Amino acid sequence: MAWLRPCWPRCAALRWRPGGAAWAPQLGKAPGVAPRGPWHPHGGRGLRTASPGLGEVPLTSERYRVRRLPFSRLSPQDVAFFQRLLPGRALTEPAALEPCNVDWLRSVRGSSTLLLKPQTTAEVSQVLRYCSERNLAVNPQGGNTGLVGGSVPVFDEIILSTVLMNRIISFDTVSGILVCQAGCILERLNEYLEQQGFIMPLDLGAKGSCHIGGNVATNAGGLRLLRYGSLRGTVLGLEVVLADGTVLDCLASLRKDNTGYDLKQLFIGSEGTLGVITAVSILCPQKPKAVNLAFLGCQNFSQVLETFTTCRAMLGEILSAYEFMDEKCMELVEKHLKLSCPVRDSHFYVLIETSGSNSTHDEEKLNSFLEQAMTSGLVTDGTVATDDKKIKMLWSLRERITEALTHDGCVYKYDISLPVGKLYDLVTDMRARLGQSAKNVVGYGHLGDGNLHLNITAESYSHSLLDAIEPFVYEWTARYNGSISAEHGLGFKKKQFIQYSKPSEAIFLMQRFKAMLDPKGILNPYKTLPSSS
Ligand SMILES: O=C(O)CC[C@@H](O)C(=O)O
Ligand SMILES: [Zn+2]
Repeated sequence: MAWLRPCWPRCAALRWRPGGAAWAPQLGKAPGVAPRGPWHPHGGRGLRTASPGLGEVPLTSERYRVRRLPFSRLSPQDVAFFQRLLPGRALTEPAALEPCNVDWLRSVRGSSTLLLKPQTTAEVSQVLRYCSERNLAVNPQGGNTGLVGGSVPVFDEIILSTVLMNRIISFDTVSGILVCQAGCILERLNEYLEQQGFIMPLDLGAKGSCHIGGNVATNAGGLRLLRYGSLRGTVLGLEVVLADGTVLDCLASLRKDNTGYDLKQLFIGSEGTLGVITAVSILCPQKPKAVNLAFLGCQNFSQVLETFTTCRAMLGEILSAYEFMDEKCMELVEKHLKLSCPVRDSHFYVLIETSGSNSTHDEEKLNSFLEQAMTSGLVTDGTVATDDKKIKMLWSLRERITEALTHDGCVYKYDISLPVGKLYDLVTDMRARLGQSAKNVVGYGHLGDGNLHLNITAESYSHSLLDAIEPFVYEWTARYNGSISAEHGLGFKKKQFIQYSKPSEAIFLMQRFKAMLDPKGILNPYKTLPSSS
């Protein structure tokens, strides 16, 4: 603890009790989600291997009444081909397939009967060439931590997992450029880089399970975007296998390259619908020598905003995260995960992280900001941490909200970009609109990025509740020129709402790109782009 005003509770007062959340299967119907098992110990979404009660998640095709597109059905000859190509890595056992057919939220379920685990780009290419010739649909899958149903099959698509493509290809300590295969787990990459004095430019709750290829395919945002920008800036190159098996080697490791169209941008955020990312070249920042965390309480949202503008002005280049959560989020984290908050009686909480190279300088800056925030009454209570363990504890209050929500009942999730001043009005309006028909309406998110996570819980799924939320939430967002998916993508669940954020000309052009790159539509069908009928 570096900075401590006498009136502030010490961070040491924070009592850490491991979540120990027991598995509690409860069926949530579309599009809400059922509570599920424990997260990664550091707040990441953990990959479950043998989840109990998987059969209880209804098939997506039945729940959403989807029509299967006319792809070929997998034949014994097809399976034999893949088993020859990938000996011991073309799996048909239900136990191997079950966790890959269901999403982390246990809200969508496919019925794939084949799981492929290639190790090389050449193998991915052979798989796709064969699938293209046979007209077999393919569902590329990374860590399966997505929140919009994009990472699991809808019907019987072959699951093409990057789990064994986890090799670091190179790291240049001068440029800070990392080149690795798509299946490397984000947290493992970060650990590897930390040993060399660097970090990954992105960090998210699912870090313990998510794959870098999946992060790029979904253009994941996360907690460090405010400081290091989006993957559209930090990814320098990609190797992608196209639907027909062509290997597109755009794995450049150059900061500057203005030779023609920047094709990698097409694949960033395309959610596996245009090609399968097999390797990534990414620019990694220096590991900060000093990290501080302030966890503060504000009484209203205007103070949350003013605290942001004040800290941005006073902390400048060392500000690395500005997250907010409302008191309802805190209640749920305390109730369901037994975490305890060191800051009391506030309507809003903000988490401010600084990352810099000189601890004395950074602490001085943070202290004068905190003094200003306290004396001007912007902030009423707070605590500061500088050591790793306490920083992790404070981060878990924010990072584990998603997990806490899954224990609260059926969850309706919305991931919205808005002009920052309007961010919380949507939560207030939604709360007033839903009244007693919702159990909890909570708002939290990456305030510094203008990104709200609006989550609504109810005891059980109800059509009338859904009708009260949608399309209201999308119309509200469109009215303020926001985006209906800030960072989670469209996947299966949000694809029909793309028109609230994109004009018809843009959607038409996207459909033309899709038709050009994947004429048979075999790559991650039923996702991202709206179905025509
Ligand atoms: O569950 C959510 O709504 C948000 C998940 C994630 O993007 C986060 O920022 O914690
Ligand atoms: Zn988020």
